[in-house]
Amino acid sequence: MNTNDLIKEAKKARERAYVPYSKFQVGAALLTSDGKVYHGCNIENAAYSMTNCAERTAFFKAISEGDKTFSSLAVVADTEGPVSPCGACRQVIAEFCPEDMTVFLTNLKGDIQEITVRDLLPGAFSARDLNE
Ligand SMILES: O=c1ccn([C@H]2C[C@H](O)[C@@H](CO)O2)c(=O)[nH]1
Ligand SMILES: [Zn+2]
Repeated sequence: MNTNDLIKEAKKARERAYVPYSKFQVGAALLTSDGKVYHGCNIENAAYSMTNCAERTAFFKAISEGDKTFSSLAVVADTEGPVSPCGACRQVIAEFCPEDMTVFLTNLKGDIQEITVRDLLPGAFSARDLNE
C-alpha cells in the first residue's frame, strides 16, 4: 500500500472518532509488514482522562490481534500544520516500531510531514533501560 492510500485509510478512521467533548477528530492507519491495515480513532470518555488517542487505538487493536511487525503509520487531524502525536502515543510507537520506520503526520489540507520513529521521541525510554 502506498503513502497516499494509507493517508486515505487514516482519514476514513478519523470519521469514526468518538469525540463529544473535544470535537477534535483524529485518525490513524497502521500498516503491518504483511500489508494489513489497522485503523484507529480517538475515543473519549465523560471521565476525560480515560480517552484513548487514535494512534494507540490502532496499535492496541493490532497487538491484541497478534500483529506486531509494522512498516508505516499515518496520522491525520484537522490541524493548521501536520498533526503532532502526544507523548503517550510517541512512547507506544517507540515500543512497537523499528527506529527507522517512517511516520506520516498529515492534516486535511494535505500537508505531510515524514518523520522517523527515532526522531518522534529522541531518547525514548525502552526495554534496554530496564535492569534485568
Ligand atoms: O495525536 C493525537 C493528539 C490528540 N488526540 C486526541 C485525544 C483527544 O481525544 C483529542 C484532544 O486532545 O485528540 C489523538 O487522538 N491523537
Ligand atoms: Zn496520543
